[in-house]
Amino acid sequence: MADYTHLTTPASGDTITMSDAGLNVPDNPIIPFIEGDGIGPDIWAAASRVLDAAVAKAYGDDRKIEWFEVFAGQKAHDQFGEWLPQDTLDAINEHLVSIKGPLTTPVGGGIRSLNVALRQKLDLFACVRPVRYFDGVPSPVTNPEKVDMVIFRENTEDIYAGIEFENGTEDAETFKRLMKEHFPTRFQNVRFPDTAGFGIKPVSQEGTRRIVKAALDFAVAQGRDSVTLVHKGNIMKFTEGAFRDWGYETAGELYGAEELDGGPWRTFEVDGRTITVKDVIADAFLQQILTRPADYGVIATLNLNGDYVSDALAAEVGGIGIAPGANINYDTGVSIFEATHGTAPKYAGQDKVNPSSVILSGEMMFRYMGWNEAADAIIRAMETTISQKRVTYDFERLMDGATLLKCSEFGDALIENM
Ligand SMILES: NC(=O)C1=CN([C@@H]2O[C@H](COP(=O)(O)OP(=O)(O)OC[C@H]3O[C@@H](n4cnc5c(N)ncnc54)[C@H](OP(=O)(O)O)[C@@H]3O)[C@@H](O)[C@H]2O)C=CC1
Ligand SMILES: O=C(O)CCC(=O)C(=O)O
Ligand SMILES: [Mg+2]
Repeated sequence: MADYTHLTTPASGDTITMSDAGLNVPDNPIIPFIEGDGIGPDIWAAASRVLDAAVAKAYGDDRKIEWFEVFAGQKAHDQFGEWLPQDTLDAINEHLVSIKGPLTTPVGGGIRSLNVALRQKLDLFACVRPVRYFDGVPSPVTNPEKVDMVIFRENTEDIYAGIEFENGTEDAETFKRLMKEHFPTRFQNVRFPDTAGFGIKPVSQEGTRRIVKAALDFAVAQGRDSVTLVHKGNIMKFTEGAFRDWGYETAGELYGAEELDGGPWRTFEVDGRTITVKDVIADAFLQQILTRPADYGVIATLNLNGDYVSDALAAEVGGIGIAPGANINYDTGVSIFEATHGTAPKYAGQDKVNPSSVILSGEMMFRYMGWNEAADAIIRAMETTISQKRVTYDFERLMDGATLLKCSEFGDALIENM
């Protein structure tokens, strides 16, 4: 058991463990949670009640979550003088399954993203974001029901690795000097070297393989018929282009995928089904998800593309108020479930925003734990409540005849409809 400086493990409850066969989940698992900044406390208050109610609905007294609060962001800083205490990392590592609210990242100076730091420090290489439509949700597109995708976003590499040199610093000067000396031709391509900042984008074969494997495994297990590699490899040939090439190779090596009509697309058979592995350049993808979303199912992409694509796809099915996600290392089992959206600071403390993203992240968490009955209870409640047009402001402002609910009231409505 981890030796915490500030935290005390709940007195009751058992630890989830990992074996070769997967997760071993006790009936009363200890699950660490981070409440989050901004709207975090509003949505967590509603979501935790809904998650507990779903477990009670599905299993009565036989199962119960022992919530274990761990700290990051403002709350951690206020209490312990640290933004991301080691205790928090240790607790998540030890208990394997966790859930969090959003954490603030200042733009420009100050701390780098705590969200990204959590993913990198725990090596949670897969950011998994399903995007599906709930009947009745207002959408800016004509056929939102055609959007049914699951994004597998690489979570540890790309420009999110944080290798940047700020213009005017000694580091930037050293970097420029080295570049000029060793790569003079490429240095000439820097348009305004005196005032440029620089960023480095590492993309590796191992990093690509593991995210593409996760996407392929998911497509196979969930009966999907395609995996699309989304990249900007025509411009960034040795990072995004390599991602594409290694992605195809991975499909060949792991599933025997063979080139279709001379490639680069490939196909393979599983249980009498054909799965197509294809690729699309990111800008074309962003228009095709509007014009023909049904062409896409499972998406494997790099970190920055995945960030943009997540919010764009979420908008098609009602916005980031209803966009769940997970950060997972499939080898260690360590996972943090979290909404796609951020802290929405202008709404903090107003009991106003939509808690669905974190509730549906909890639904994903239950499926990851094998608690499918509790997950199903959440989906049923969500479908019923939305069909009753009892919704938070984000949907109400676009829906005719809807009843406006507060964040907490929407949680109550879900519980009532379970
Ligand atoms: N994983 C994480 O913890 C993430 C953290 N962040 C951080 O969050 C902070 C704020 O980022 P920002 O760019 O404003 O993005 P946000 O996602 O926080 O908010 C942008 C807009 O999205 C809508 N929105 C967000 N959450 C909800 C919700 N639960 N229900 C309904 N609508 C919602 C609101 O739209 P409207 O104004 O139309 O009502 C809001 O103004 C930054 O510090 C950023 O770094 C950002 C993304 C992820
Ligand atoms: O960490 C952040 O502040 C932003 C992260 C983000 O936008 C995302 O993961 O989608
Ligand atoms: Mg984002």
